Amino acid sequence: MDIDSQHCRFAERTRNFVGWFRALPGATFRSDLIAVQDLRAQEAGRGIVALANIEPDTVLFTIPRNAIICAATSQLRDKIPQVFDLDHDGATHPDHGDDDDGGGSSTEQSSWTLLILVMIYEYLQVDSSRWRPYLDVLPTAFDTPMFWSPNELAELQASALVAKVGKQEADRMIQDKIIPVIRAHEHVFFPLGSSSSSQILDDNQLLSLAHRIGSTIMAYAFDLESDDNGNKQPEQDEDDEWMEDREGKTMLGMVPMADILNADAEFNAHINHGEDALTATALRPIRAGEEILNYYGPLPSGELMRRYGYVTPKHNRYNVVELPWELVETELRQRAGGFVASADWEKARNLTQADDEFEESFVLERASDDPDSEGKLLTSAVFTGLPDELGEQFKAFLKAVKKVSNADLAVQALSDRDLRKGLYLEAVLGALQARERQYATSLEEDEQVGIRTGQLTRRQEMAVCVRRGEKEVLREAQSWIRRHMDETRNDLKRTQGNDGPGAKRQRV
Ligand SMILES: C[S@@+](CC[C@H](N)C(=O)[O-])C[C@H]1O[C@@H](n2cnc3c(N)ncnc32)[C@H](O)[C@@H]1O
Repeated sequence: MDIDSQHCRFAERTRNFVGWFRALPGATFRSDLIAVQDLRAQEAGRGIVALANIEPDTVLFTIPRNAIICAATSQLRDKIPQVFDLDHDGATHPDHGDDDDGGGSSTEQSSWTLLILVMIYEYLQVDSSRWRPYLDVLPTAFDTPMFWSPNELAELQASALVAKVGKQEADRMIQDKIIPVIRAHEHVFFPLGSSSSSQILDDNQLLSLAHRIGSTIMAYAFDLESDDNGNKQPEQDEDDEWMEDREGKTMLGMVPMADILNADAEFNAHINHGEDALTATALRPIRAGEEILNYYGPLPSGELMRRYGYVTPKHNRYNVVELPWELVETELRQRAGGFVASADWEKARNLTQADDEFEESFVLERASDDPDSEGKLLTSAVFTGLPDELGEQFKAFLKAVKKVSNADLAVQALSDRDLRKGLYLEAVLGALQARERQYATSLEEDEQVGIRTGQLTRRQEMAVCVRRGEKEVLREAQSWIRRHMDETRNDLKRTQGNDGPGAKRQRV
């Protein structure tokens, strides 16, 4: 298809979708104030843009709850009720969602897998699905790392994101929970008479369809808890798998029109979850021509890219980097090596790792205020310190070293707070430098690469943005430590000026 006909088709699908939406009983859409527009030139797909100045609190559109695609509204539930019987009261209704199967057995469904089944079912009904015009505007291709080639993933270098892509977990979930249900009910999913019946998909086709639908749900679905705060805001510190909060406590649904809104870390609209309908309202005055933006939460660039397949400069403030404990331990060992035998070091390590609180790695991040009630960010994000848990684990490790070897350094560091702090800061500083060296390019090289030079693909640009963001946090943490060390030294000098030199402190 040439570019012009692609463009026409895109516009036609948008028109059909908006027309279909506006005709839904109970739906409203302020077409005098807003329009769905083609934002592909900004690599943002469709979005909603203000046509006129909008007053705060204006209701921009309303989505009746029965227009949402979820387990409660799709006919699939009536056709295979046994699959939807989750043994919890109301577990499959978005209004009373409490769907906590905790991962469950390999075939047990959750709200996440049920929505995948529902969406596959609706997709395969083609023209008989009442959501057809909406399904037609959902994406068929994604820029989330799940779909990247090994070479593209390699651009992320040493980012912890690489281990979180979760392709294999997603494959397993689809093979365990999705394909068997479809195979057992082929007459339902591929009904006679529909155009899909002539073509019963094989397992590979179903796998790729389920990936596509799963990724759509990841980037588009809303959490439908009826507490007026249910806008999809996955918990940040949940497990890192693809399925994370999908196994959680709330009901998911696809909300036509609400999910045409793009989002940023500063935003101007909010989706309110009412009893019978969801409404999009303006949080502040919006000028004609401005895009209406929702909020996905304080996500670092890496997470934004993993879940939604895009990055924005405003999300950089939430960037994080993971510091593996192993690097801190290695640095400590270099400083204490002479004092502790290898076997004792191993014993101390085993002792520390046996602790329930033991962490393999620590997340470094800046302190940042939340957006205000108008969706604006008023202060800068600043690196203000290392995670407390890292300091606690450092102390626990020294205690373990003392216990197994009674090494001088550990004994002294545990009894002298200044010495311990100096040792800690030095070890973490060394570990941060070592962490930076794990990336194939330096921060300065990444800055030279530049974003939007036209030489990189979009995925490469996003990868550079993510790895560069992590290196920036590493640098800020190092600067913070150096400043902290200087301050400690100055404090010591002042104390020594008053009290004379302190033998213990000179060692730091
Ligand atoms: C809920 S949908 C929003 C509608 C979407 N643009 C569309 O065309 O269907 C979320 C997806 O929109 C895109 N998106 C959202 N906010 C964006 C932004 N600020 N910049 C670029 N893309 C964005 C991402 O691809 C994301 O996965």
